[in-house]
Amino acid sequence: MAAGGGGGRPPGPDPALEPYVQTRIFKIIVIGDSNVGKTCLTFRFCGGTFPGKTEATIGVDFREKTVEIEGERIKVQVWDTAGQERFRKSMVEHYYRNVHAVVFVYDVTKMSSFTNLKTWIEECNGHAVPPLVPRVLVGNKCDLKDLIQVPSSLALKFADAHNMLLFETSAKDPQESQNVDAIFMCLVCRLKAQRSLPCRDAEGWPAQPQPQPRRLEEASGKGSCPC
Ligand SMILES: Nc1nc2c(ncn2[C@@H]2O[C@H](COP(=O)(O)OP(=O)(O)OP(=O)(O)O)[C@@H](O)[C@H]2O)c(=O)[nH]1
Ligand SMILES: [Mg+2]
Repeated sequence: MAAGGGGGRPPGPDPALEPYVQTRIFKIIVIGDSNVGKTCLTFRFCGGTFPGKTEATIGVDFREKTVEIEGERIKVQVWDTAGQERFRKSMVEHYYRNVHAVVFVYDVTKMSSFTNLKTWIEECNGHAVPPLVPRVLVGNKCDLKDLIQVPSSLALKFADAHNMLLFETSAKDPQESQNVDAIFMCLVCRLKAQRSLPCRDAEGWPAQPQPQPRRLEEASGKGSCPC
């Protein structure tokens, strides 16, 4: 028989007396053409590895990672969406509902995935995503150096025109993993800053000017908030 008996609560502080700390959840959706590497990027961020084999995403896959920024634990809920129209059409409304940030992905070795970005942006705009919802642009598969079709200068111009940060990276190359983390951490930092402000607009978002686009090289700070 266990010493102490009487119900068996383990020794230590009474949970009822501990301060209740709510973990905030930020929903980030990842969209773009099929095969650009959305699943691999989200896998790299949430799981720290490159998946050996992937299949086309059907509907949506959820991945989560809890991060700590300035002493606050935040749950990042990543929605890895399907690029193929037939696998996504019934889900589109769900993707955009209450979204906190959007990651647009193209494949640097496939020009059509870059030119199609305007369709993805139109879809996003068509779902009334508030302008203060931060958006970033990600060129993936930079490890395939000899096959690059989308020059950085072109991507940067596009990102600037749409008020987005640009990240060029590779889900596959382990040396790029910090850069993949920076994509999501940058968004989380921005959301944390926006959402801790006391003055909010009608949709619950702080009445602040749009964040200014930053250059690629600014976003790759080591060990600190990429913003
Ligand atoms: N070389 C290289 N290949 C990659 C990289 N990221 C993804 N891939 C490959 O690209 C293919 C497609 O990757 P996925 O992550 O499944 O693509 P997706 O965008 O999720 O595709 P859908 O689910 O159909 O929308 C796979 O064969 C991956 O191994 C990368 O950074 N470099
Ligand atoms: Mg996928």
